[in-house]
Amino acid sequence: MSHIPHSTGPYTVVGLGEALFDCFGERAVLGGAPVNLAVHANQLLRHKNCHGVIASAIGDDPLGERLKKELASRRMTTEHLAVLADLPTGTVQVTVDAAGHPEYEITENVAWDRIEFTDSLSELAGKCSAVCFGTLAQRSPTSRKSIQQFLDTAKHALRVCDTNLRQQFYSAEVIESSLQAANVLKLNEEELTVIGELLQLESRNLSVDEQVAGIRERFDLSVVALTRGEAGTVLYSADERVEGKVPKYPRQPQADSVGAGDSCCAALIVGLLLEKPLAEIVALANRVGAFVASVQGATPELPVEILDRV
Ligand SMILES: Nc1ncnc2c1ncn2[C@@H]1O[C@H](COP(=O)(O)OP(=O)(O)O)[C@@H](O)[C@H]1O
Ligand SMILES: O=C(O)C(=O)C[C@H](O)[C@H](O)COP(=O)(O)O
Repeated sequence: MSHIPHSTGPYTVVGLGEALFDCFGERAVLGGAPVNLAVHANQLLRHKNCHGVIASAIGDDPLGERLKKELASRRMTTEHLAVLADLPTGTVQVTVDAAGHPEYEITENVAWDRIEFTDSLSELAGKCSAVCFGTLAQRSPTSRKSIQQFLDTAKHALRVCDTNLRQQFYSAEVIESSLQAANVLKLNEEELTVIGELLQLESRNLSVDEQVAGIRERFDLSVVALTRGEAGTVLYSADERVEGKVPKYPRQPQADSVGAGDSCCAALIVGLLLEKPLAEIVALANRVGAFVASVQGATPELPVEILDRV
C-alpha cells in the first residue's frame, strides 16, 4: 500500500490527545479515545515487542493518580502524561441508551486541553511507529498546536486520524488540517455525512463507497476504515474494498459500545504495522470491536482467543 511506512519493530503506538474518565453516573472508568487506543494496541502487540503509549495531560488530583495507576497496572508507561497543577483530570458524562449506544457530555477546561509539545513529546514523535489522534483534543489552541507539531515530526510514521466528532468540538478547519496530516482515516457513517457537508464535498446521488473514495483521493489517504456498528467495518484502499463477517459475542448485562471504535482502530493500526492483508485486518478489527461492544467499558482485557490471532 502506498505511503504505509515499512517497519520491522519494535513498535511504539501513540494515542495522542484526551486522557480522561468516562463517568456512568457515579462510576468512573478509564477512557478517552487515545487512551483506549493505546491500551488495546498494547494488548494486541504484547508478544511483538510493542508499547502502546498515551501522550496527554492530567491534573494533580485523585483521578489523575488513578489514571496513572491504571496504566501502570497494564504495564504501560506514564512518562508522557504531563501532570498540571492548575487544571483537573478530564471527565466525560456518558449516558447509554437501551441498545448500549453512548452519548457524551465532555467537561471543558481540563488538563488535556493544555498538552504542550515538550522535548520529550518531540522525541516520542521522532521515534514512534504509529500515532492516532482525533478532533476532540484539538478544541483548544494549545493542544491543537502540539498535536500538529507532533504530526509534523512523525512524518515517517503511520498517522491515523480517528475522527471522533463530539458535541460542538470540531470545525471544517480542524477536520481539513487533520485529514491533511493523516495517511489513514477512521470514521463512522454519521461522521462521513458531517465531513462531506463541512468540507462541501460532492455527495448528491453518490453511494457511501463513492463518498469514501472522494475523501480518500482528496487527502491522498492509503486506507480509510468505515465503522458501522453491528454491520461491521469496511476497509478501503486505492485498489480494494474489504469487509468481513462480524462475529457474535454474547452481550453481557450493562454492556455498552463505548470504546468499540477505538479498539477496532487499534486492530487496524496493528494489522497495518504487521503488513497483514486487508482481509485479515478487517477480520481482526471486527472481532475486537464486537468483543468490546459486548462488555461494559472501553478497555476490557481482550480474550486470548482474540490475542492469539495477531
Ligand atoms: N453491536 C456490535 N456488534 C458487533 N460488532 C460491533 C458492534 N458494535 C461495534 N462493533 C464493531 O466495532 C466497530 C466499531 O464500532 P462503532 O460503534 O461503529 O465505532 P465508532 O462509531 O466509535 O467508530 C464496528 O465497525 C464493528 O466492527
Ligand atoms: O475521547 C472521547 O472522544 C470520548 O468521548 C471518550 C470515550 O472514551 C471515547 O470516545 C470512546 O470512543 P469510541 O471508541 O468511539 O466509542
